[in-house]
Amino acid sequence: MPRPMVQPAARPTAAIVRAFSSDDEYVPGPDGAFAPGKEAETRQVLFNRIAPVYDELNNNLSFGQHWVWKTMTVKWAGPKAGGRALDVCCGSGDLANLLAKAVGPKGEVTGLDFAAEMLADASSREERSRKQGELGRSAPIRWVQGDAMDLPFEASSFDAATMGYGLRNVASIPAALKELHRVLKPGCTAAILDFNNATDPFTDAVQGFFLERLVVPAARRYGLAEEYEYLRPSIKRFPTGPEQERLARQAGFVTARHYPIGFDLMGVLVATKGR
Ligand SMILES: C/C(=C\Cc1cc(O)c2ccccc2c1O)CCC[C@H](C)CCC[C@H](C)CCCC(C)C
Ligand SMILES: C[S@@+](CC[C@H](N)C(=O)[O-])C[C@H]1O[C@@H](n2cnc3c(N)ncnc32)[C@H](O)[C@@H]1O
Repeated sequence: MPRPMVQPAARPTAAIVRAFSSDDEYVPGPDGAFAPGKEAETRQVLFNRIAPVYDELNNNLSFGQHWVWKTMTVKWAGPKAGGRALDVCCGSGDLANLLAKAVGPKGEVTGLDFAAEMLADASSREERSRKQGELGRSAPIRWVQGDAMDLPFEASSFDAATMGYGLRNVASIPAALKELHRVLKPGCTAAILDFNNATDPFTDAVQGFFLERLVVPAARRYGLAEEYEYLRPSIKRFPTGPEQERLARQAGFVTARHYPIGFDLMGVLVATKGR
């Protein structure tokens, strides 16, 4: 039974809003095709390729710890019961599902991503979880294809926002931070989880060891070594915690704090929009 179509975003944008479910056709919105730039297209291909094994590798390679990091991120975003929450670069939907439980049945959650395969996976996972009663009394989630640098939502639309392992992957970090700031309601918070570009040599060495000796060899068994080899250089060119705080303030956030977590291997940037 196809799910209700998501209404096209009220704000005209190059990105289209598409309804996603495992059994619906992808129906383009009125704005024309979603056409990411060349670099973004390369990343889109990367994430469409890893989508089938993404969750399994995350669970196995982080020894389940990524759920701890994601739970902390959702708490820091400050979702309220009955509120409207957004998960940008939602991928297979982990953070969106945690937000759906946090805002409850009277709330609303939107998961946005530009990779169709990830969104289809997120939608079918949500349906399975609901059938198995794993989502309990949680908000409905709408899955939207769009660009984190050009969000198809009106300004001041959301009470809380998360972004998990997305900021490091977008083509323009300032553009994504500005969009997050724009769509948040005044006084509301975005919590942005990613790897930590650690300045401490020991932490950097541990992170490099895990990525090069554990993660890439494991990914190689799925023919995805190249996709996971991307991780280490992407982390090394990612802004450090203090640099992220500065970028968030430049994007308009009035407060921005970066909290290293997970033995300093990860970090969460918590940024709040002024009233
Ligand atoms: C959920 C995690 C990573 C998501 C992720 C982000 C990306 O940008 C990718 C790009 C390309 C391919 C894959 C990804 C991707 O999966 C974090 C957990 C999964 C990591 C793959 C494993 C990281 C291991 C830690 C460095 C060490 C963990 C030590 C443990 C806590 C003792
Ligand atoms: C590593 S995954 C993170 C998924 C999920 N948030 C999680 O925590 O597991 C990064 C996601 O960001 C998406 N992405 C990268 N650049 C994007 C952009 N400009 N707009 C929307 N999604 C983007 C990718 O398609 C991918 O699904």
